[in-house]
Amino acid sequence: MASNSSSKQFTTEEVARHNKEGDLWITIDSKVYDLSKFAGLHPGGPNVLFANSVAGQDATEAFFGLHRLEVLHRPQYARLQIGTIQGEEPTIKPLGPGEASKVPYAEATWLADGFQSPYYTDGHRKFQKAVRTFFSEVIQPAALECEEKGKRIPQEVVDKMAEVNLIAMRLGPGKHLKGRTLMNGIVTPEEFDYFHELIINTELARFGTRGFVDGLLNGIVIGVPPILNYGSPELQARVVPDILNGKKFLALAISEAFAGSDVSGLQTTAVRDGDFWVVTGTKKWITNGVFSDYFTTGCKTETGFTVMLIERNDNVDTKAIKTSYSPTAGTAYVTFDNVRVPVANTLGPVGNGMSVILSNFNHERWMVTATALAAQRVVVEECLKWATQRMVFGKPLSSQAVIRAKLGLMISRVEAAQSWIEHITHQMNNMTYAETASKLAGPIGLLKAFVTKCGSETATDASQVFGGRALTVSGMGKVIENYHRTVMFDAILAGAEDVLADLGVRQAMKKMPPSSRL
Ligand code: HEM
Repeated sequence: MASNSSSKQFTTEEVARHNKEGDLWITIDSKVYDLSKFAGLHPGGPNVLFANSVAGQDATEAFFGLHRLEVLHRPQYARLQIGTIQGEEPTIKPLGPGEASKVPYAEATWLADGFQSPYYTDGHRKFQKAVRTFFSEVIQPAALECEEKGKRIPQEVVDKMAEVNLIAMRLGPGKHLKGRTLMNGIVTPEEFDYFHELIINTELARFGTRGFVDGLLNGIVIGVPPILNYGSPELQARVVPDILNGKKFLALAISEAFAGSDVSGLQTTAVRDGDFWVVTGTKKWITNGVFSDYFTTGCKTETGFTVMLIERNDNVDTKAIKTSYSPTAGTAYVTFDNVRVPVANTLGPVGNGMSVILSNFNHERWMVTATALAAQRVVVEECLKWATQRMVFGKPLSSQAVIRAKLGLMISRVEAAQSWIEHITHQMNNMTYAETASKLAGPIGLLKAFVTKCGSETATDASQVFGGRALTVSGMGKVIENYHRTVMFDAILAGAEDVLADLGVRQAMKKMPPSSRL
């Protein structure tokens, strides 16, 4: 990053002499930058750099009131550094790969110094470090680029994910992990539990790139379980390995313009013709659909709702839908035009597809809740940093009680949700599938509704804290802008907030003991 010349030492008096157009130095965090040529190219204009308080001076405070630290680490700007101030050491550093943030509440408390947790073992801690390192080295650069440019996840990133079996791990614990080496052997398939998966879901949502969270093969996470649970052994052997090894992509295709969560209103129809189904209809809001090879599809059949695996062919057409998050998610409108699907691709009982779809809802909702919460925690960290470094009327923003009040609420919301999701994750680890289905559908629905409601409140509060900066796609408030723009995806996908809160209450009502009276 710093060139040889950056090891030169200067006195503050020496720096102060370079204070005019054509000969302009400044100091940021004890690092001396030569901006003589750059001033004319500075995106904020040259004049601001010639101000008396900036030219030849320590401009640390002014700089961090206007730019993110990452600006100084971009290669084209890092090379402007020519040395350091004699006898001083830089104090501001980005996190190293795998490192946990020391900003209070920036990490779940199990990662904070001195805090205990009943849930996580040393194995989970090692796993978390390895996953964070992998994500910061391999995924983060792709996440930032894809989010901005709207490109799908690059194949080389998918290949690296497949190498450590990250795609398979995202489906949770289970027999699909058998024989696989997970994260270079840090955890065995038998040890892998829902806390490991929670760690992955947390790490993948930390870049302020909501579209990419779904672009990171969420279609597979929600669409492959029906094949694993209901597909014939032959079908599984034919399609699952390629998917988990990153060679093929899959989307879950249930919702339609005619009917979202109201499955009975679906109009995509499959009609039997010998050993084939002939499928005609359309699907809308299909995450990853643009680049998927397979579609786990809900169809109306003579005796009810049936789920089947449809392979892309000339009669399957996908068109990108413009949404308010990045096209990197590959959200599609899918058209099936007399597509011939082998009857052997049927998933579960004909006419009872509802049970096939329902079987994966808890896991999907828990996953979305985990990523939604992780993104919300990043917002808390951004706000704490900004409130500390932003100076207003000569004092940090955090000296305003109204700002502290917002921070208090934001922190409370993520901490409450964290405890709740860890508690539910612990139940998932210890309950049978049947117990999970009967006991956790309600709590997971309520938890998701709670987290997304909190998310909307935090998005509003964070925007107030950042002001106009929360409205621009790049620069200081870019994470807040992305979060505020996309927070409703968490509130709608995998079950709308109000519907899930209601589900939680209805489940509770079903379990009211007849013996109870006030
Ligand atoms: C090494 C020194 C500097 C570099 C490399 C640099 C680079 C940049 C870049 C890349 C931007 C575009 C916005 C962003 O990406 O955040 C920007 C904007 C800006 N810069 Fe600098 N800058 C430097 C120093 C300064 C200093 C010392 C000031 C002091 C006043 C300043 C004032 C501004 C202003 C006012 C903007 C516009 C901010 C906005 O639109 O919100 N810059 N700078």
